[in-house]
Amino acid sequence: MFCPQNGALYDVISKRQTKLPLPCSGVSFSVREMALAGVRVIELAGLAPAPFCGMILSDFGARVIRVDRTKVTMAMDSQARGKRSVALNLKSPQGVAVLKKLCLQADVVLEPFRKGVMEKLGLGPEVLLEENPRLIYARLTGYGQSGSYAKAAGHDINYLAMSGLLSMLGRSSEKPYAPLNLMADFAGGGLMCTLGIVLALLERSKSGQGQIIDASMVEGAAYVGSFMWKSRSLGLWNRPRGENLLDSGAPFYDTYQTSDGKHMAVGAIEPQFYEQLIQGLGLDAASLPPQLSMSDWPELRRTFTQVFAQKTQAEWSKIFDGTDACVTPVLPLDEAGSHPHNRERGSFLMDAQGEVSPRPAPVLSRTPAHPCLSRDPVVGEHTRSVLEECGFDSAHIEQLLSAGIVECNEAKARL
Ligand SMILES: C[C@H](CCC[C@H](C)C(=O)SCCNC(=O)CCNC(=O)[C@H](O)C(C)(C)COP(=O)(O)OP(=O)(O)OC[C@H]1O[C@@H](n2cnc3c(N)ncnc32)[C@H](O)[C@@H]1OP(=O)(O)O)[C@H]1CC[C@H]2[C@@H]3[C@H](O)C[C@@H]4C[C@H](O)CC[C@]4(C)[C@H]3C[C@H](O)[C@]12C
Repeated sequence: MFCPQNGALYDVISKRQTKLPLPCSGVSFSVREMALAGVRVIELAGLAPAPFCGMILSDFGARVIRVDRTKVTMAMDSQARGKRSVALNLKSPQGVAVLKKLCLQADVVLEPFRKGVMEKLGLGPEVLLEENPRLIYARLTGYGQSGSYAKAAGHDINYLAMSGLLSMLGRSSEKPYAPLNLMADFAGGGLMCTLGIVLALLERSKSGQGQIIDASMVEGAAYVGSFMWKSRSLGLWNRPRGENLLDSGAPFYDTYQTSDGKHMAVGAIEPQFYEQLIQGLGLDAASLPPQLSMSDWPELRRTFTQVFAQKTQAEWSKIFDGTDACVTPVLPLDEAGSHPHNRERGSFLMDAQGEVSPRPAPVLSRTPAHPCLSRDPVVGEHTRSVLEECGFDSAHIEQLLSAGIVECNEAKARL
C-alpha cells in the first residue's frame, strides 16, 4: 500500500488485519480525496499536544514535516503517524535560513515552545508572515502569548488547574485528580489548535491571507469545559466535588467493580433508563428510595456495589447489552479494539508494526481520513528528500550536512 502523507510503501500484516478490520481496507482512494490534501505543514518537534495536532492534520491528508533537533538519539513523538522528519539545528543562522525556506512553501507552521523562543531564533510570526503572507502560524502553548504566566514552564496538570476545571475533578472528600493528561494537552491543546488551523485555512480560502493562532491550553481546556460554566444555573454543580450528578456523586452515574475484579460503567440518568438499570440488577424499584433523593445516594450506592459484585463483567454485559440501561463494560485499551461494536465499525486500526490505535475521528462520508500505517519516521530520515523537494541542490545539502546544520538518517531508518 502507498502512504499518501509521507510517500512510504508498506504491507499491512494481513493475518492480524482480518481480526481487526482496518477502516480503509479494501477501499481505493487517492490522496486528493482527503479533506486536507495539499496542505503542507511544518511542525516543530514538541512534547505531546503539538505532535497530536500534527498527527490529526496528517491523518486527514496534510503533508506534515516534523522538524527535529540534531544529535537526538530517539524521537519523543508517539504521535508521528504519517509525518516525515527533518533534523535541523535551529541554533545556527544557516539552520534558521533552512527553516525559513521550508516555511516559504508551507501553509502552516506549528510551534510548541515557550513564548519568545521563536522570536529569539529570528523565526517570529512577523518575520515568517512577511515572507509568506499566506502562512498560518500556530502557536500552541500552556498559558498563551500574553499574561504574566506566558513565559512560565508548565504541563497539562497546571493548565487544567488554571482553567478552573481541575477543581471539579475527583471523588468526594478527596483531592482533585487530573484525568491523565487528556484535558489540557489533547482536548484543549492539540485538538483545539487543530480547529484553529482548519478555521484559518477555511478563512484563507476567502481572504488569501494567513494569520497567527494563539492556542493556550488553559483557554482551550476551559472552552471544552464550557458546559460546566454555563450549566451552573441549572444547579448541576452546587454540591462539593464528587457529590453531584455527573461527577460520581450519583450512584446511577458511576463505575462498579464486578466479581472478576473488572468494572462496569453506569450512566442511567433519565428515569426510563434508570428503570432498566434497576430491572437488570434484579432489584425491586418499590423497595428503593427515589432516584433523585440525594440524601439516599450513599445507601443506594452501597446496594449497587453489592449487586454488581455478584457477577462477572461478561455476565453483566450479557444482561445489559441490547437494553437502554446505559450500562457498559469498562474496557482496558487492549480490549477496546476487539469489542464487537468497535470491531463492526472498524474503530481501531493496526499499523504495520502491529500496534493498535484509534482510527481518526470523525468519519467523513466522502473524504474520510486515511491514516498512514507505515512505521513512524526516524529522526532525520527525510532530511535529504525534503530539502531536495524544497529546492536545495545536492552541493548545498552536502554542505549543510558536513557543517552539522542538518542530519540525515536514511540509513538508520533502513536498519
Ligand atoms: C511523555 C512525556 C510528555 C508528557 C507531556 C506532559 C504531561 C505535557 O503536559 S506536554 C505540554 C507541555 N507544555 C507545553 O507544550 C507548553 C508550551 N511549551 C513550553 O512551555 C515549553 O516548551 C516546555 C515547558 C514544555 C519545555 O520548556 P523548555 O525550557 O524545555 O523548552 P522551551 O523554553 O520551549 O525552548 C525550547 C528550546 O529548544 C530549542 N530548540 C527547539 N528546536 C530546536 C532545534 N531544532 N534545534 C535547536 N534548538 C531547538 C529552542 O531554541 C529553545 O532553546 P532556548 O531554551 O535556548 O531558547 C515526555 C516528557 C519527558 C519525556 C522523556 C524525556 O525527554 C527523556 C527521554 C528522552 C528520550 O528521547 C525518549 C525517552 C524519554 C524518557 C522521554 C519519554 C517521554 O517522551 C517523556 C516522558
